[in-house]
Amino acid sequence: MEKPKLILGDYIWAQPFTIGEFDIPIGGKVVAIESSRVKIVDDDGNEVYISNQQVLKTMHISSINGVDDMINLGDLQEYAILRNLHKRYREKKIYTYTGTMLIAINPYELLPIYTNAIITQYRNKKFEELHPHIFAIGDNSYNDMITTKQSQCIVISGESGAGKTESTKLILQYLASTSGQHSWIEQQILEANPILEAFGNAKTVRNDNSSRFGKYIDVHFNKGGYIEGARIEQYLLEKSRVVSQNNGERNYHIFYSMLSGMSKDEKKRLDLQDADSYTFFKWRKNFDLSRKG
Ligand SMILES: Nc1ncnc2c1ncn2[C@@H]1O[C@H](COP(=O)(O)OP(=O)(O)OP(=O)(O)O)[C@@H](O)[C@H]1O
Repeated sequence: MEKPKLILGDYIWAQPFTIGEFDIPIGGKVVAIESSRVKIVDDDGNEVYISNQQVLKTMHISSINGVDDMINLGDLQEYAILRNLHKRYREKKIYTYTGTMLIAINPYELLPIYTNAIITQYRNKKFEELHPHIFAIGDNSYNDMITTKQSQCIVISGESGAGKTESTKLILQYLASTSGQHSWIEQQILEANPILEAFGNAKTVRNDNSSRFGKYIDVHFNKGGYIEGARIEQYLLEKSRVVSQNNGERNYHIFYSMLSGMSKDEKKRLDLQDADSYTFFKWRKNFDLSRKG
């Protein structure tokens, strides 16, 4: 490929300095040009020298500015996709579309984007009308169900700690709020979560509240579009955790909650001993009864 003629201020893609399995081309802005190399400011704000041989091509305007929907990226390579997600994440834009798919990046902080006002904002909107959001996925499914009278399915996937459980709760929150009639059923669906999590979630090295089971949630709506009920199916619970955990991990939350939350009398009635007598909690350093994580 012919090397581009660069001028100051251009954005370029350049070969990474090492060629390992996870090394990808880097993007940056040209701030100095010399005969055999150029200086760029990379996405982390570092100034680095790139040899002329490393320069791959100038960056497409869509990558420079970033896009809400990655279908619109001019450079449709893995590195452009990752840079777009990274750039948006830095701007606290954790959601990005790829067509009708939503990519969510775990912010590990509470962002002010899940309020009732924002739920209302996303109601009955097309994807392209507002910035990407998990509520748009809930809204789209709900509206498709109402208009086509067909069941809809939302698949949430990702590695441990990616944010699947939180995303599920947010979609349920949206559906509960959007289906109108605020009855006890919606409330019950939302409130079932802490109980399920007590029995099926535990601290792992990757996630303080890791779901150790798969979950299929069926939400039933009546003809008027109101929630009438729900069914939660669980599968593949990691049973071995009850008797042994890897270092730095814990047993299911329920054991800690019971031992720390029950009164002496209640524990006596259930024949429960003090925490120290249980070998199933053998890593004492993980056994902080007052904390969930
Ligand atoms: N949208 C979000 N906003 C703020 N924090 C989040 C968000 N999503 C996830 N988190 C944080 O990340 C943690 C891990 O997320 P979550 O439990 O949803 O991951 P997961 O994909 O379900 O993991 P696992 O497969 O281990 O169950 C949450 O406890 C929460 O602190």
